[in-house]
Amino acid sequence: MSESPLNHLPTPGVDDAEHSQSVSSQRTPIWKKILRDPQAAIALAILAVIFIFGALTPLIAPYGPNESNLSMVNAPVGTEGHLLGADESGRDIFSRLLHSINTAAISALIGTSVALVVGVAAGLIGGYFGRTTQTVTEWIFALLMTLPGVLLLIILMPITGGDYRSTMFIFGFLLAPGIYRIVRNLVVGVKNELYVDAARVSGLGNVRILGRHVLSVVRGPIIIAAAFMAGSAISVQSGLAFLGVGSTEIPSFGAMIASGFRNLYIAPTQFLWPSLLLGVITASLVLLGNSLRDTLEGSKPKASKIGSAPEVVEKSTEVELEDPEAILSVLDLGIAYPGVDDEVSEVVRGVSLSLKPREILGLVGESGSGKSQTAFATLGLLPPEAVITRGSIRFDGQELLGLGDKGMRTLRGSAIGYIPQEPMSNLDPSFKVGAQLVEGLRSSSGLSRKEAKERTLELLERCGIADPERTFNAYPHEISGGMAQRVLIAGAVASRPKLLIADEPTTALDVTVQADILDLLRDLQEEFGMAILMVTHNFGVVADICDQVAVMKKGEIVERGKTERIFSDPQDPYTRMLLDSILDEDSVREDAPAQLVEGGRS
Ligand SMILES: Nc1ncnc2c1ncn2[C@@H]1O[C@H](COP(=O)(O)OP(=O)(O)OP(=O)(O)O)[C@@H](O)[C@H]1O
Repeated sequence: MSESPLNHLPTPGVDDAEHSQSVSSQRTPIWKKILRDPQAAIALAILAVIFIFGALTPLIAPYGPNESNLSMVNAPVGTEGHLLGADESGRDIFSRLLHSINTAAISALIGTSVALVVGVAAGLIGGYFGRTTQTVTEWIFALLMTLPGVLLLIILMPITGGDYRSTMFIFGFLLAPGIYRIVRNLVVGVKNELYVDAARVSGLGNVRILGRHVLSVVRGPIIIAAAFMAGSAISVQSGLAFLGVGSTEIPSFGAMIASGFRNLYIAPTQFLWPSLLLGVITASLVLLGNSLRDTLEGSKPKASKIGSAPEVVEKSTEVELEDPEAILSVLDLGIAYPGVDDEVSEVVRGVSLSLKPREILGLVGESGSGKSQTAFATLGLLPPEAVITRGSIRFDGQELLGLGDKGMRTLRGSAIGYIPQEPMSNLDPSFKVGAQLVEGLRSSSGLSRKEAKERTLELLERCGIADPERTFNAYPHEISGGMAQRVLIAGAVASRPKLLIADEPTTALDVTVQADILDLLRDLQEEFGMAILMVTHNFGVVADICDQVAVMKKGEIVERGKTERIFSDPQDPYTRMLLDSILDEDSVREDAPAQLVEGGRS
């Protein structure tokens, strides 16, 4: 039966709109996500308390940072008027600590801001614009990276005049290459995405595209890096002050630690307070950075692919019994992905299927209904972030969930064959077609090279390739899409699998070729006695080739049955809606579409 492109199912816009609405309404603001992490919340609370004390310095510090009282030299903790004592010059330690907090805050602010402004701007420009711009920015930042960080800051002291703010300004440039690299790599990754192309085509200028589409991608990594850079700026400023580099007038943790160090045996607490505060601030920033990384980049739940024992989160109450005759039994399968809140949401919910030997089951449903996920779970090819939440997949009496990667590899390509949707992208352009088939056949069958070549040529001929020798010696770009699909079918059936999983095998092909490919699959199925799980969104394919149909909607099977029954007497409203949407070629509408009528009237 030939197939009409009109048979393709619609993807109801209403559902999409509802879906995107529900997704956006679920989206939690970043700050809420961060605060939900106890580590981030504690680190932020500690930093907030410390820096609020710093901001209140003019109100709560009893003395100026350099105000000294020689009668109070090395005064111990608790001395009247000097809560934490006084240092070797008789300066109040509590007041100096408060002023030092502000020095640290300003250092972090200047160093981080300069690094962010320079690094982000250069990263966006270097990543987004052409090769020349990229080469120039790359060269400049490579040069910056070769500069000897802290040493350079010391050498430049005569220029900065010992002012820590100027030093931190320069330090910001030294931190910038780290940010530049992050941003540039992210920009290179997104600039060729289709949505960026679409924005370009829709007339958006480069600045708008960079601001709207690209900057949003780099926001998370920048926030994370900022936390670490703030810690580093504070440490470097303190380190320089400890070494005595810079103005001695500026109160800072480093200068206080140096002074406390000198009096370590006389008054050990002088060393303790600034060290403790500096340690708490930098540790909090590091912990905050780590939490931000988890929150913004997603500490995804561990993948539970076939191969690792899946964690059964929930067990359906309606678990069906396995059909003893079935070659494939999927029972109560659940597959989930981490969502925007890192809470997993199921995209396949309690799917049960069963497929007897020599039977063709069409798994049908609109885009996003979970057909491919169900098929990939059976092949053990779910992406790493997928979580199998429940269920079982039994093939030929063997449980596949928990089988392990090695176990699945021995089944894939031998007992279970797979035909992908995009034939061209499944052939490696660097190798000849024949070499790719021979390699697959030899690894699954252990045939010698010569035997594998003979068998491959036979299979190519069997799969309708007119000149097998020529195709065998061709590179993928030298053959058509239809031929490429025949090549992949030859590869998939080479080991005479018991089960063939075909994921939309005709969707990418020309309409004239689609029917031939389906005929070929039907012939091969009969000849080799395979069962076929046919993933499709096309009822034309179902009618053409399938014995049984399972209809999927939003991750669930809503109806199952023999193909004739599903077509003649669909029970579920969704199945009826899908079938109604197939345009009956005998009753092609003759009236003008509504828009045209309205357009004509206006
Ligand atoms: N890596 C992933 N991360 C998050 N969600 C995913 C991922 N892969 C698939 N999904 C979601 O799983 C759902 C089912 O996808 P699946 O590919 O199985 O749909 P489908 O019915 O095969 O549709 P199509 O015919 O368009 O491929 C979709 O909502 C999809 O967004």
